[in-house]
Amino acid sequence: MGKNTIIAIAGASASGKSLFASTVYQELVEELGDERIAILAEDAYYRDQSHLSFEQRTLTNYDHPSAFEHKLLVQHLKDLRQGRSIEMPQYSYKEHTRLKDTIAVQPAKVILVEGILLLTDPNLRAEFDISVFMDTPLDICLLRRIKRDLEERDRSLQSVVEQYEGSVRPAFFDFIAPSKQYADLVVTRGGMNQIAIDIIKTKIRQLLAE
Ligand SMILES: Nc1ncnc2c1ncn2[C@@H]1O[C@H](COP(=O)(O)OP(=O)(O)O)[C@@H](O)[C@H]1O
Ligand SMILES: Nc1ccn([C@@H]2O[C@H](COP(=O)(O)O)[C@@H](O)[C@H]2O)c(=O)n1
Repeated sequence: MGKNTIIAIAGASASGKSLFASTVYQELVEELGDERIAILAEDAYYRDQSHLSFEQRTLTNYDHPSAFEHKLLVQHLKDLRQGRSIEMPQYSYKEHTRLKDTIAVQPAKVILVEGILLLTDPNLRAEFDISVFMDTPLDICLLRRIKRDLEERDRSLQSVVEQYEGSVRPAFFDFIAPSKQYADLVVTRGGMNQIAIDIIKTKIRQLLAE
């Protein structure tokens, strides 16, 4: 395989990273019908906590860099770059730990990876060829997070509010917002910004044609 490209998509929780990355991925796979694009999530690299009780797991700060096994993500990105397939962990937000099964990801010419703290870690940044920051206003992120966490992550309104005040909002100002300086592209409005999606797709088409 020739040179491959890793594209990072970072930004606040519920800023639209996952929707943006999956839309770029799906639309290109539909159009090109090939397997030269792969997609990874930083959240899959939350540390395994199966040795802890559920109660203990609810006390973890999931917005602090220590919650992630970034070393494994760096290794997996290097593996994919060098043409080796990886076993990506799978994560349960309901159980607050990894699932037993992993997902095999084959090496690809273009690799998309999305996550809140991707641009905060110099070892990860060294792996990225293109970095995107989703710059969605924090009040919009909060509204989207409340809806999503209640509908999809088995949370109560009270737990979302407490977690938001205790760790999500502080981590945005301590870690995520300062990492915007490392982005090549800043995307406003969230995961449905079709102009930004089209710009990244055009770049990827260009890379695949090389
Ligand atoms: N531009 C948008 N307009 C409306 N809803 C959006 C938009 N972008 C994202 N969403 C919704 O907001 C929620 C959070 O988006 P998601 O992509 O999961 O965020 P992230 O991966 O950054 O946490 C999802 O339910 C998603 O469908
Ligand atoms: N067990 C967990 C693990 C993570 N979170 C929250 O998820 C957010 C990151 O995922 P996004 O899709 O929102 O980017 C992060 O802000 C954590 O607070 C959680 O609540 N529980």
